[in-house]
Amino acid sequence: MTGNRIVVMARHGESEWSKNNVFCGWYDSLLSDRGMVEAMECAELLRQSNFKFDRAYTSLLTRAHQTLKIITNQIDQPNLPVEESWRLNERHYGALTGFNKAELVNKYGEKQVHIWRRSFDVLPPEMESSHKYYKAIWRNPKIVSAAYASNEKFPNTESLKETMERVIPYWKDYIVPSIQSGQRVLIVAHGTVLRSLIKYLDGVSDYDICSINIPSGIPFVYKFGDDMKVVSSRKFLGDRRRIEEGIARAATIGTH
Ligand SMILES: O=C(O)[C@@H](CO)OP(=O)(O)O
Repeated sequence: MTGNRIVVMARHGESEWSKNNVFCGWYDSLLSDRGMVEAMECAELLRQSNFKFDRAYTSLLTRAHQTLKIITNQIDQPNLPVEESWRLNERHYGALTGFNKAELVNKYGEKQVHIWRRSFDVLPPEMESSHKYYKAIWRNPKIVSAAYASNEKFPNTESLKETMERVIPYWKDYIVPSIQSGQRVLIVAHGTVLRSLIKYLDGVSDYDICSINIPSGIPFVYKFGDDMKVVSSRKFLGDRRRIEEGIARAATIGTH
């Protein structure tokens, strides 16, 4: 039988820093009040469609955990096994972390800020150790222990390209075996992580990926055949108007 392997993905709800229009990346911002509501709405869509899971995958960042917790409570699976990895963290936004997006548009122009946000391979400047948020990131115990446990050098900036280079091996080595063993998988992650998976799974070009934006808190579904070929791609759940508004919101830079 083919087409019976279902994976649900969702971006976390709005964070405090997204609400304030600030580049967030690896900074561990919490969900805003609106983000909590978005996570509830995400959970409700899954509950209405009777989704149940065997395993969830997420990042080390609290905004993703908060979203996942709200979902698992709402679908009556509070003890769902959860795997977390730094490889599912949001892209590291380098020296842009903590800066207001509208202010950077005023300083560098909309085109440059769009390139930093959505291009495939243009890196933001690196975050130096003197950066205001360097210590805050490196004081996150989860990031510190993941760095100790890994032999790799952790990034100080990433574009979508570098993010894909850590996300896709994790997909292949950890998530695919779980799907192939028959587990129903939920992934709660971040905009650039989900764009990485979409680019890889749907074969999106380096150019076309620049215009793909992921709404917060709206689940979407992939179906795979037994050979892990995509049978049905990126089907968002819920109301069409809300989905379109969410995508437009993820694309736009706020004005404040
Ligand atoms: O700041 C960030 O980490 C991301 C997601 O909130 O922002 P953007 O949508 O601009 O990539």
